[in-house]
Amino acid sequence: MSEQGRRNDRGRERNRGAGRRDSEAPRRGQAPARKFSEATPAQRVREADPARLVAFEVMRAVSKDNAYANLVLPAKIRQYRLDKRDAGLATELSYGALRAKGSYDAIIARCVDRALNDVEEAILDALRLGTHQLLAMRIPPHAAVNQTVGLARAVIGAGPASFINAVLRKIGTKDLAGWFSELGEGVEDPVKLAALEHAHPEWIVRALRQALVAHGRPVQEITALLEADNAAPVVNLLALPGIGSLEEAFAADFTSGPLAPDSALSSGGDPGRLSSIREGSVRVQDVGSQLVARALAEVPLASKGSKGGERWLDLCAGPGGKAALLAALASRKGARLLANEPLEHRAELVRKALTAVPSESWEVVMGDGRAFGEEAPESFDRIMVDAPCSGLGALRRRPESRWRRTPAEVAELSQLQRELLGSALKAVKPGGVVAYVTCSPHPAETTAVVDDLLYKRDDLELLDAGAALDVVALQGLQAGFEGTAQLWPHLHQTDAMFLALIKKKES
Ligand SMILES: C[S@@+](CC[C@H](N)C(=O)[O-])C[C@H]1O[C@@H](n2cnc3c(N)ncnc32)[C@H](O)[C@@H]1O
Repeated sequence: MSEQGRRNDRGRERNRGAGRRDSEAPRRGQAPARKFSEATPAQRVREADPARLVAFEVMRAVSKDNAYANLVLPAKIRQYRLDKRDAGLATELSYGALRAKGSYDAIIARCVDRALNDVEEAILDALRLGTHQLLAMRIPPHAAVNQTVGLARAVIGAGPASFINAVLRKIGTKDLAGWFSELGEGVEDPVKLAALEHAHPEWIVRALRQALVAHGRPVQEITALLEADNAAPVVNLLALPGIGSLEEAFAADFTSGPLAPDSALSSGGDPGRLSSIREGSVRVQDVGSQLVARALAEVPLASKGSKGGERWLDLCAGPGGKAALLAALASRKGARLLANEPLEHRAELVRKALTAVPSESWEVVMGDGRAFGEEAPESFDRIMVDAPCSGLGALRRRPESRWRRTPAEVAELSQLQRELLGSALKAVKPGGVVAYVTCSPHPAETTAVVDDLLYKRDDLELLDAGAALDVVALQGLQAGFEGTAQLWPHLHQTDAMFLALIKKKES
């Protein structure tokens, strides 16, 4: 056995006990027997660095309560009154460790003497936090280890803290590249290697590769795409056309958005401090979302608008991002938007999103979009189907989501997507247009849904979605391929929005 191997074994001996579940401890996924937060919040703050404490609590909420980091983090930052610097550190720590969970777990697994399933989840979360500091941040190794151990002592206990100390010291013996080369030894499959090095589940890497090819992109772009998923997204703003102004945003640190009209962007800063955001006349919205909504609003129609102007429908409207833009555009064109959302709390969000738009231009209803076609056949000139989807195009914004999603969900969603699109195509007037949109580039949710439908029907025509996007964008996007369009984080710095524009032929 090599000296390194002997050293590791001695380390394993030392590690035995502290992090191990005893027979009464729950399995992973069950409520932990140890109440790791027995100390009062004030005690915990005294003993642990506040930014790391916030990051740890965010990670615990994600692992234990299935929470969303982007919702928990701002609340925790407020609760612990973190200043700007600590808030930034807490964000980097929690988002970074959550995003890279799969890769960090593979590294941690090499440094503990048992299956990761047998390590208490709170201990694992602390190890992931420490690993991120050691391998991906410019924090001196002794500080990364000491701060994590201090945190663990304050919130989990002395025994686990010494276990964490020993494991982190082993992890710190190599840098990230060193770990990847050890873990990747003998692995030939490029998908497995990309999954490890860019911290994505393998099935998602496969799906993204297929998606690139399905949209005429070279498969080699996968590296840039995976890297873009791991980068912090810029904040995009939209001034509702004819309603909002970006003056205030420009006076802060926002700059004019290069791709979409009435848009602004910033890589830092808190948009919540702008009064125009609080009033709702300016909204935080990904530029890809803005562009697909505008493309539907501007595409020429052959349908005859009703007497009171065109009727527009947003079939899946919650929480109301696209509905707000569509309603503002409808208001300028003398059209009217019906926004549908089946879930009460999300329908309420849609109403809130629409408050800045004159109320005669919109109405919110609650219903199952699948029933719309039967209930209101041939009634609408333009319909947005922004279907529930896996969200694989918005991984930048939700650090934990890639590890939660499953291929089975995609199959389930694609059935719902087909039904919603089918219903919309019944509800659209002859000559009218349906926009089918997902914030996922997964072929099972995008091209397969559209192709299957077009194959079966001869009363439908696929319009050129790439050209429609170029009409509304401020510069050529080159997003179209064989009729549909796909935006990409690595090319357009937007979420990976898919757009198909389907016209119902006039009989
Ligand atoms: C991708 S989100 C829409 C995002 C929205 N268009 C926006 O820009 O803010 C999909 C929405 O569809 C809703 N939904 C789920 N099942 C539905 C159904 N059967 N009919 C209509 N909407 C549904 C979800 O509740 C969710 O709010």
